[in-house]
Amino acid sequence: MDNRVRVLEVRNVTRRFGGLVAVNDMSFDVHEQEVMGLIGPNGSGKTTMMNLISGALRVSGGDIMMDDQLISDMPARHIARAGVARTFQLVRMLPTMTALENVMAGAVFGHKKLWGRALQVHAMRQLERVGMGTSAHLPTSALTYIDQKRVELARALAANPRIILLDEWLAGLNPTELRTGIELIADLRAEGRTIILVEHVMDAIRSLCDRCVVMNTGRKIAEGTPAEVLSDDEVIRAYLGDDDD
Ligand SMILES: Nc1ncnc2c1ncn2[C@@H]1O[C@H](COP(=O)(O)OP(=O)(O)OP(=O)(O)O)[C@@H](O)[C@H]1O
Repeated sequence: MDNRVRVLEVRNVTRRFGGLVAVNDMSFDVHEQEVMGLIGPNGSGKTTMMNLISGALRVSGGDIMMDDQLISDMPARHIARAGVARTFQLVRMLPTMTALENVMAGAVFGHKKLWGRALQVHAMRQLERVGMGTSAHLPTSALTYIDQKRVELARALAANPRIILLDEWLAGLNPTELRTGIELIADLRAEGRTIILVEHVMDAIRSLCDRCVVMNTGRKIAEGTPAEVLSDDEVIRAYLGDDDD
C-alpha cells in the first residue's frame, strides 16, 4: 500500500509557445517530504514546468492541484500564499538592498503576514538557517555567488513554504560548496518540506532525490529512483543525443 501523502498532482499539463509545445501532456505526483528531481537534457521543458507550478506561466491545458486546491487557475501570488516558493536559475535579487532586506521582501509573499521587528527577526532566522547570519547587513552585490544563492534560498524559506522549487540551485558551485548545498537541501526535507529540483549535477541527483521525473522534448520519458532512471535506455539516449548537439 502507498502510504505517502500526495501534496502536488500534475495532470496532463501542456504549455505551448506559439507552435512549440514546451511541456507536452505531463503527469506526475509529488509526495510530502520528498525530494523530487526534474531532470532532462537542455531545452526539454524543465524550467517551463517549474514556471507552470509556481504560476509564473499559465498552463495551455491540464491541471495542477496542491492538496485539494486547483493551483493552475490561480495567480502566482496566491500560489505563493498557498505554500509554494522558488529560487531562479539566475539569481534574482535587488543588488543594492542588504541580504536581510531581500529576505524580508520574501517573507511578504508568504502565508504568514509579519511586520516590523517580528519580520526582521524572522528574516534573520532564515539567514542564520543558511549560514549567512554574519552577512545580513551587506548589500547582496557584495556577496559571492554561493552566498547570493544562499540568500535567495533564505528568501524562499522566509515565506515558510511547504513546497520549494529549486531551479539549478546547485549549479556553478565548487565541490566543497556543493557538499554544503546538498546537506542544506537534505536538512530542509528533514524539517518536513517538499522539494522539487531541476538539476544537472548528477552527484546531487543521486544523493538527494527520492524520485526523478525525466523530461525530453516536453514529455515525460521516465520516472523512478535516480538509479532506475539513470540506467534507463531512453534516458541515456536522450542525454547522449543532447551531447551530440
Ligand atoms: N517564453 C518562452 N517563449 C518561447 N519559447 C520558450 C519560452 N520559454 C521556453 N521556451 C522554449 O521551450 C523549450 C523548453 O525550455 P525550458 O527552458 O523549459 O527547458 P529546460 O529543460 O529548462 O532547459 P535548460 O536545462 O537548458 O534550462 C525550449 O525550446 C525553449 O526555447
